[in-house]
Amino acid sequence: MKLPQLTVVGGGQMARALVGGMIQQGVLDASKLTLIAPSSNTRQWWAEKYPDCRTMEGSTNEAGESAYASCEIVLLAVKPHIIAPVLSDPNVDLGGKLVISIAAGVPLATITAGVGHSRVVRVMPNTPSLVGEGAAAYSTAESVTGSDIESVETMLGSVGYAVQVSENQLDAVTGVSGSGPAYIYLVIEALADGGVAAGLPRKTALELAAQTVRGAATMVRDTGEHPGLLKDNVCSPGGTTIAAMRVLEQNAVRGALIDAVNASAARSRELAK
Ligand SMILES: NC(=O)C1=CN([C@@H]2O[C@H](COP(=O)(O)OP(=O)(O)OC[C@H]3O[C@@H](n4cnc5c(N)ncnc54)[C@H](OP(=O)(O)O)[C@@H]3O)[C@@H](O)[C@H]2O)C=CC1
Ligand SMILES: O=C(O)[C@@H]1CCC=N1
Repeated sequence: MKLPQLTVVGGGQMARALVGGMIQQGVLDASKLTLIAPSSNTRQWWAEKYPDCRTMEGSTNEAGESAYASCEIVLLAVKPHIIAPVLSDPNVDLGGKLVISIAAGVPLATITAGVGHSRVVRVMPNTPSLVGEGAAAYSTAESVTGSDIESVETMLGSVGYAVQVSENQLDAVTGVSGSGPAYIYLVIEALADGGVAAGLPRKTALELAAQTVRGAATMVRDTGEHPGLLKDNVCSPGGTTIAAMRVLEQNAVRGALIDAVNASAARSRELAK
């Protein structure tokens, strides 16, 4: 399935990953994309990367054309506090459009009130969408149709894993997979630092660390085994890994990750206020 005309509000990190991923995966033609961003630097980035797309500074251009007139789907990819100002712009009429928001913490009720209808989907994606390895969850408001869900599944499914959840689970999703890539980048960087400390060249250490994280993730997904069992299989009796595991447990790495997920989820709940 190819996506219809899409207008994206905001052209930052997450739009680049999600929309860029969809174009790369072939479900969206750049010629069907209108991208709104206030700064000329951002518009220039999109125009250079995807010459067929249309970029606009705001909801209308100098010729009086609306960014929304010909689109069927609108993706809101601005920071949470920019959602309200965007939706209260008198030039923004989203009647008859499927509206998708990726703003952390912003409830469906806020968006449906702002757009004036409830054909609205709230999504929590993540940046590995850019390379087709995203993890996203979404929740729908009342007027979303089966064919709208197909469009959302096409968008998110083309760039990775997608699952429908109830809205009250989206803060937890933010804690695990929305913010999650940042925790794992930190882990990869730290593993590489450890490799350098133990005598490896930086490039070799980084490649080994990144591939190890990818391999471990693929083992969990492809074997279906419990991660605890997969961990036990690496720990030879009296060996190297169990010596390392003891250090990780003494430093409460498990508790730190649990607290990190909860801190992100709590912040997402705060953003709703
Ligand atoms: N980054 C991530 O990993 C994830 C982010 N999200 C969510 O995605 C959303 C965007 O985050 P992110 O991409 O990181 O943020 P960025 O700051 O990178 O991008 C925000 C974009 O919004 C644009 N913008 C600001 N004001 C307006 C406006 N009035 N009208 C149109 N566009 C505007 C900015 O334009 P300009 O560049 O011209 O200033 C910028 O391109 C957030 O709500 C966040 O919660 C969700 C999941 C993961
Ligand atoms: O840090 C943030 O607020 C956004 C939402 C999830 C990931 N990045």
